[in-house]
Amino acid sequence: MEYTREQLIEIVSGQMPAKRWKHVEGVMETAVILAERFGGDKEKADLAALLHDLAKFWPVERQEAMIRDNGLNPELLEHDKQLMHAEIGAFVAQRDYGIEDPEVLDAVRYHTSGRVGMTKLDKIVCLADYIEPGREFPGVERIRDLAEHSLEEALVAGFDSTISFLLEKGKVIFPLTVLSRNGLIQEIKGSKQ
Ligand SMILES: Nc1ncnc2c1ncn2[C@@H]1O[C@H](COP(=O)(O)OP(=O)(O)O)[C@@H](O)[C@H]1O
Repeated sequence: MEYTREQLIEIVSGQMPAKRWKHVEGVMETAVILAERFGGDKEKADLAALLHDLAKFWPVERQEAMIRDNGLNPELLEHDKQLMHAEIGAFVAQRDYGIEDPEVLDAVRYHTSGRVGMTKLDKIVCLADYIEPGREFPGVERIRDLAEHSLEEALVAGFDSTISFLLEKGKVIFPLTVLSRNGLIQEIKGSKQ
């Protein structure tokens, strides 16, 4: 089943409170700006941003069942519950909404954790999620400033803020985020040599 963008907006916005939908709109807008700025695909950025939080407000039990019943990454069951919605979003977008583009699906799948070897689209969606206009957290202005000239530097600052927050709270850090951050730092070093 193929859906139009308007239909997808209706489907996705219907699965979350109005405040979170406003966040999604902010991520869509920001992802398109970043795609323009850094030579990414604007249409894919818009679509991945539209879909990225589709499962965010599903009850945790539903998310856990979705992971178990469909053979999705079982590691997610052992980590912060907030990580599951990204993988589920990609799965549902493909199975139920007919999204086949692997780049879009991966950008949804890795928007919270990041991954090693992030694509430009992965970076755009992940960064847009950190800096959309509705976001307010300590350090967001610095990330916005860095995003004026470097996707990678801004994203490292974003991951650093998440990692610092988790350290401060004594929480477990999903290891892929540390690997993503390290990978981006290597990438930045490589580009400066
Ligand atoms: N790498 C990670 N390891 C562990 N928990 C994480 C990680 N990334 C995000 N989280 C948890 O998920 C929460 C929300 O992350 P995020 O997807 O950015 O959600 P939101 O869009 O609601 O801010 C964080 O506050 C944190 O508790």
